Amino acid sequence: NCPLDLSGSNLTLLSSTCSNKGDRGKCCRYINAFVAVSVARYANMSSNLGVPSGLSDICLHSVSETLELYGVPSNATVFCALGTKIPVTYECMGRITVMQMLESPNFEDVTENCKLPLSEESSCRRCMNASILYLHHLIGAEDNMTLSTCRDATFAALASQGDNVSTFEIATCFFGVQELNVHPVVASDPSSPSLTPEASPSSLPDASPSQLLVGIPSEEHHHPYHLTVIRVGIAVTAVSVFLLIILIFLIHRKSRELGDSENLDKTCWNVFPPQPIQKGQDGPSTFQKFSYKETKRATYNFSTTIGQGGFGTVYKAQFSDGFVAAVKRMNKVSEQGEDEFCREMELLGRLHHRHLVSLRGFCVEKHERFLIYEYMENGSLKDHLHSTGKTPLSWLTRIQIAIDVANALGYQV
Ligand SMILES: Nc1ncnc2c1ncn2[C@@H]1O[C@H](COP(=O)(O)OP(=O)(O)OP(=O)(O)O)[C@@H](O)[C@H]1O
Repeated sequence: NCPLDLSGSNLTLLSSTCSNKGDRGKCCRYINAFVAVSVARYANMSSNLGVPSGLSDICLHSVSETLELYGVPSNATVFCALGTKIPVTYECMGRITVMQMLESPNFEDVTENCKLPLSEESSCRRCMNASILYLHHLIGAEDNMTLSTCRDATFAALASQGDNVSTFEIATCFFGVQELNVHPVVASDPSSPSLTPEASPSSLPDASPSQLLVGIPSEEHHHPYHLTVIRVGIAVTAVSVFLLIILIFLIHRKSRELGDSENLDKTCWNVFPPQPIQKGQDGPSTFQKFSYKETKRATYNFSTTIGQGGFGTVYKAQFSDGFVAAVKRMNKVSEQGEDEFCREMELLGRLHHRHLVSLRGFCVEKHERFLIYEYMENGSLKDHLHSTGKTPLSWLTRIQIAIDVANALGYQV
């Protein structure tokens, strides 16, 4: 197992930083800092400036696997050259132990100038200046790679002398990155979560040693990124199911309405074919189906009441083609009423006589039924016979009306 310990490192921040392609330099600084912190922890226990060469590949694999688990894109570790530019062992000019670094010339200047706290910009700058000077004396005109490895070795040697909190603080200054640790741990507090290298593994019985060391989250401790993905997934599914239910409901309702209308059409057309019937009587007698929309518009939203009969209210209607009609809105019909409606159409639709009001069509909307008649401008006979405001009909006219009514009654299709 790799002994490097990434626990407590703010890998969520690393993940979001590395997901931003414009922040690649910062992403690499963070990866470098986290690896350096884990090397410093290991140095604290082993006094070595990195893992033994036999473990180097295993550790690089473990570290990149852990980073990936936390959502760090795999190409970030490749881009930052984890393993070459960011090694897990800091051999600085032949020095492989903490002691060798501490005993190197002028290191005491680094120790002296890098005393905590380093959170202030001025104190961090003082520490960095001392470190640069020290490295300058130590490696002279060596290449950047050596400079970088020795800088990391200086950090590991320095940080290995303190506890977990100071390690993060020194790393913040050395690598110029903020908020490296997730849960600041007070090393002296025995009740705090056991994430420090000094903590006994037995205090975390549920976590496997490899999970602790390379920071792999245990099953109980889900990463916030994954939790967010799960929550978003649940929300999207819930909304989709909800919309689907509404859609099914609307489709069902519409098809029921269409079914109602179609059934009626079928029933009624069985007894009354949808062809205009010409009987040689005066006036056009085209029978048709009117839409609810045009009927509603023609009656000004059913505001033109002209009478009330036993089967419903009658409205005057003016259709867009100029046709003036009397629209009878049937009282809410039962199934039996449906037959009634069809029979009325069958009967009146077939009768075409100059002394009979002709039925010109019908309209069906959900459970509403309308019969549309030719409009009789002079009102009902009843009004002419009984209304006090009208001029009384002459006896000749009355006899003629009686004859006409008798003719109409005697008329057969
Ligand atoms: N084609 C029409 N043209 C003009 N007014 C009409 C027309 N049909 C009906 N009306 C008016 O609407 C009123 C109600 O007519 P409706 O046919 O519903 O009932 P009714 O003939 O009086 O009685 P019943 O319901 O028993 O048939 C009539 O009295 C009349 O004033």
